[in-house]
Formats: sequence, structure tokens, C-alpha cells
Amino acid sequence: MAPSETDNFPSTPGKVKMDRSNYFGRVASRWHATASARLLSGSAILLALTLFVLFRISSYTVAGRYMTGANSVPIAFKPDHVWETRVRQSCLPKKDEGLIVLVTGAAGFVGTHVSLALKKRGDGVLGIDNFNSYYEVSLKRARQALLEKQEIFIIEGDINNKELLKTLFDLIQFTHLMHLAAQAGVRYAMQNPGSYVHSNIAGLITLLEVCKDANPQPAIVWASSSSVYGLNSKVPFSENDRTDQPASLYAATKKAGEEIAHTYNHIYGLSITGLRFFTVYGPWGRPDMAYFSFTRDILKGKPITIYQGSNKQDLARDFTYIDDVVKGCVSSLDTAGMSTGSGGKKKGPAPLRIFNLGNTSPVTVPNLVSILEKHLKVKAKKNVIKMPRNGDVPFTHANVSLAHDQLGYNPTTNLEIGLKRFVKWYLSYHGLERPVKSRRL
Ligand SMILES: O=C(O)[C@H]1O[C@H](OP(=O)(O)OP(=O)(O)OC[C@H]2O[C@@H](n3ccc(=O)[nH]c3=O)[C@H](O)[C@@H]2O)[C@H](O)[C@@H](O)[C@H]1O
Repeated sequence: MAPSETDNFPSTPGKVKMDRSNYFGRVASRWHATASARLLSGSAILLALTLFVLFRISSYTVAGRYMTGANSVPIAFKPDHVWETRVRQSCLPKKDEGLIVLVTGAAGFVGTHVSLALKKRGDGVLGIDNFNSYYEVSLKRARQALLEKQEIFIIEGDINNKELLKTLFDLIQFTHLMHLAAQAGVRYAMQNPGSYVHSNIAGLITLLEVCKDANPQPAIVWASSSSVYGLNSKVPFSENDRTDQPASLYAATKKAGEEIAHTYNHIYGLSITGLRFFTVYGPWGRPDMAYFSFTRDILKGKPITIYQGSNKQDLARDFTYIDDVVKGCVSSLDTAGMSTGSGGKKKGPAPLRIFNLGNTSPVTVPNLVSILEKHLKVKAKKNVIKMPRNGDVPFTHANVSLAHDQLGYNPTTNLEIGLKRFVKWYLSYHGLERPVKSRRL
């Protein structure tokens, strides 16, 4: 029977339905055409099978030794002598009473800076990072090289790998966990929601499970986010303001993390401090953030998109410089107080804290762009559009009195100075002495 007209329409856009009878006829006639063709097809199948087996073996070996990617299932982990020695050396404090800190997300922006600061003052530091490809892996590798120069070892592994974490905690008595590994980015949550659940919820729980079983338990400091304030309109944001109206899945996972922290503190006596970071920026920063991607595009002469709120209001952020945030992190570790449990059992109440780490002076996005234009000596091509419904909030503004009182936190870097340092780093990292292809201001 002749095929009807509709049979030849694509079933899915881009996929064309095959005329099966003709297809098999064509394949059959080709198959019987010559003996050499048969031989060739046989070899191709054999080659494909060999390659498949080799690929399976090699991916098992690599993943088995070093771990798996962000969304894969962790598999067996076998440490060797060299690996153990590197772990022990990295964890060795260089001063009496030095902390021994496991830093998750150590190849990330904040993780790199915190690891360096701790090592510099003589603490033992071990990093763990899964080197996922959310943004340029080359930047994470460059940060890793920076840490290696200071004898900080980063284990390539995922925080969902419980076996790997248990191996580490059996090997080393960590006094503290600085948990900075996360799926960051507010808007990306609409594209890849699963990665937020994987890292910010499942990964956090895996870590807490291992910490509560450790003996002694470490004290934990971890990165929450200013985004938990969501649609809260009371300014400046204080720690006891509403955080039950998240505007993005990213914010919702960070808020969930705060509740999960409460549970583990309550049941197991883990000392836990959550830090609400306010749009942290600076050298070695994250390419997905506005100040970084704007710099890249302005230098390339590409237009940048600036979002505007309702009634054409400019969006504003309490941009916070990395050095100030690092001081807040280190001070949080120093003041964390002990976990009280052992063997999975709580022995008494332990600290449970939340702090804002912001700058206390919001700056609008157009102002951020003006400062960048000045430092880059290039005029930006601006495309101003209404803020899409993408999880963004109109503004953030931190009240940091609590962190000031309890951590001695005192941010001192304004956006003008912080961006100047960032631009200097950006140009030298990319080997650009001064902007090229630019329209001078
Ligand atoms: O404090 C946090 O907890 C979060 O801070 C950061 O989120 P945000 O404050 O959203 O920073 P960022 O993306 O740099 O956008 C800055 C501004 O530029 C605007 N923006 C952005 C992109 C663009 O193309 N145009 C634009 O106008 C945009 O609308 C916004 O007004 C971290 O990424 C996040 O991981 C989390 O840590």
C-alpha cells in the first residue's frame, strides 16, 4: 500500500519518519551487494564493540579513583598510598592550635580565597571539588594550581560520594568543615533544576550525615545566600526577617539548607553556622556573574543586557568584595564553638548561627556598569530590557550588625575599589595589558 501523505510528516520537529519498507529493502540490497562490504561491516561492528568496552573500562578507572561528575552516581573509591600522603600533608597545621579544615568547593571562587587565607595563617587545609563544567573548567584548574603552589591539595570528588567522604574522615580528624561547594547562579536554576537539588540539598545532606557520624564531630560553616530573602521588602535585610518567599529555585535550595542545618543541629548536636553571602565579587571570580560577563563583553565590544524592574526601576545589589567575605568566613570558623555529639548521638546543645555577610551599601546595576567603563576605559554597548521572570529580585541590602557583634565583621571595600582590583586581575589573567578593540571614553 502506498504511504499516506501524513506518514511522511515529521513526528517530532527535526525528526523525519522513515518509510520502513523501502528502508529495509535498501539495506537488504546493500547488504548482499558484495562480500567485501560484509567484511567491512563486520569489522566496523567489532571496532565499535572494542571501543565501547575500552570506554567503559577507562571511565570506571578514572571515576573509581577520582570520583564522578556533578550529576552522576558516585562509584567505588580506592585511595592509594600517594593519595593518602598528599591528604595528610595538606591537612598538617603549621602552628600549634591550628585548625584542620576540609573546604568543599575549593576550586570555586570563595573556596579558593578562603583556602589560601587559612593556609597562610598556618591552618591545615584540604580541598574537595568536582570540577564540573557549569563555567570554564580552565579557571577552576588555574585556581587549583594557585592552591597547589601553597601546598593545598584538592581532591577531585563529589560531595555526594559518601564513601569518599568517610575515607577522608577516617583518615583525618577535621576540626572544621567549610562547606562552599554548591550549584550557584540564580537564573540557571530554570535551565537545570536537578543540579541544584543534587549539590545544594542531596550533597549537603551527605556531608552532614558523614559529619554527624565523625568522632569527634567537626564544626560546620557553610554558604547560604542573600537570595533567601526573596521577595522580602523590609530593608536592610536582617537575619530574622522573612525568608519564606524565595524567588528562585536556587534561593529555595539555600533556604532548605538552612532548615536542614537546624535539623542536624537539633538531633545530632552539630555546630552549624550559615553565611548569607551578598553578591560576592572580585579577582578569580565567577564568569557567570554580571560584573564578570559584562567585563568580558565590554572588552569584546559586544552589547550587554541590563535588566530593569517594574516602573523602569534600576536593580540594585549589595555587592560584597571577596576579601571582606573571607574575613567573615575565617572569623566564623574561629568562633564556631564545638559540636557536642559523638557516634551519631547528641550530648548537649550546640551553636546554630546565621549571619549576613554583605557590604551594607547597595549599588544599582547601571552604576556598576559605569564603574566598569571607567576602569576598562571602554564604553559599554547597553541593551536595557525589562527584567524577565527568571528568579531575580529587585534589590538586596544587608544589615550586618549581628556579624559585626559576633564575628567582628566589618566590610571595608567599596565597589569602586573592588572593581578596580577585579579589572586589574582580569586583564592580567587574560594576558591583556590594556583593552583592545575599544572605543575610548
Ligand atoms: O547574593 C547571592 O546570594 C547571589 O549573588 C549572585 O546572584 P546575583 O545577585 O543575581 O548576581 P549577578 O548574577 O551577578 O547579577 C547581579 C545583578 O545584575 C543583573 N543582571 C545580571 C545579568 C545580566 O545579564 N544583566 C543584569 O542586569 C541581575 O539582575 C542582578 O541585579 C550569585 O550569582 C548567586 O550565586 C548568589 O550567590
